[in-house]
Amino acid sequence: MTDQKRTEQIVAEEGAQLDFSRDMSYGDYLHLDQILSAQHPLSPAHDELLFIVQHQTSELWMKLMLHELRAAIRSVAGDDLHSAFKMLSRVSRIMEQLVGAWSVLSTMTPPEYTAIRPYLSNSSGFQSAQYRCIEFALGNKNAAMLKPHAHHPARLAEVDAAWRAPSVYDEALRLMKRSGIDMPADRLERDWTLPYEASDAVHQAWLVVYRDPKQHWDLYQLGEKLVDLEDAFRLWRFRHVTTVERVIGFKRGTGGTGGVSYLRKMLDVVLFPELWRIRTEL
Ligand code: HEM
Ligand SMILES: N[C@@H](CC(=O)c1ccccc1NC=O)C(=O)O
Repeated sequence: MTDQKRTEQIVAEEGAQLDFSRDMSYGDYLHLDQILSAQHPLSPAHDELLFIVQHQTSELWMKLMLHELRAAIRSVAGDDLHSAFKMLSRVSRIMEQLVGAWSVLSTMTPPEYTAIRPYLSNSSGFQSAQYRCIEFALGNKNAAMLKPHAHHPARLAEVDAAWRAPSVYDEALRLMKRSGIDMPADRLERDWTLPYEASDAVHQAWLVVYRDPKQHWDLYQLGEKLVDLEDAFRLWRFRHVTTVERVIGFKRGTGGTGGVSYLRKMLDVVLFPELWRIRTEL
């Protein structure tokens, strides 16, 4: 029997459904017609499909990340830490997935990217609304980042809402207070649109948790989930700037920034400063 006949026989014996004229199939459920017809290269370059798929898949993962992160923030606010832990773990795994994805893109060399770049015009990842919502949900607030969305009311509304809402770290500090740990009033209510600033009082609060983990097990776990997440995010930023240097060197970015110089500055962003600073004293 040929290999082909053998596999035909297996499919027949297994009873797999083969007629989908009346039933929902795989592609129907996943709306693959829409997803797989949304790649529209503008250049004749072979590598543009890689560039598009890399970004589209990243945006899909970011969509899931935001879904999980928003639910995690609600869970922390509602004292449901067990749900929050599951979701924050998933967010970190997604971030790790995005870190791993850089290795696919780094197969693209400078001449290959140069063939695509003029077609990108002034578009840039800097204008990713979902990425900005993620940064805001993690506390890296910056009003200027709303501007690229001003021309698109629905997108602006989404980024604006993320900008105005307390971050996961803000909610963690409020939870600490509810759990009986001293927390200054200016951390419990403040203008959430402002970037987070480290404070000695918060440093002391986390020290209380980390010096006696058994007494504060949930908060200790929460702290470590947040460190996991920032750790993974730092790796993503690092792989981004390294890939960018590898592909365009020190050219200015299409988004108007200095390029690598801008991305290197972003490496210095610390999302949850006290969680890192306490380590020296433990
Ligand atoms: C060859 C590949 C890439 C190059 C050369 C590149 C280059 C750059 C540059 C130069 C910037 C700074 C803003 C600007 O002036 O344009 C930037 C920002 C950004 N890029 Fe990329 N990038 C690449 C791939 C990606 C991928 C795969 C993603 C995933 C979605 C991504 C997401 C972003 C985001 C979110 C920003 C804003 C970062 C921030 O504001 O902190 N980039 N990129
Ligand atoms: N900023 C990049 C262009 C770029 O990478 C890009 C362009 C359009 C859509 C997504 C992009 N990715 C990340 O910035 C550049 O300066 O070459």
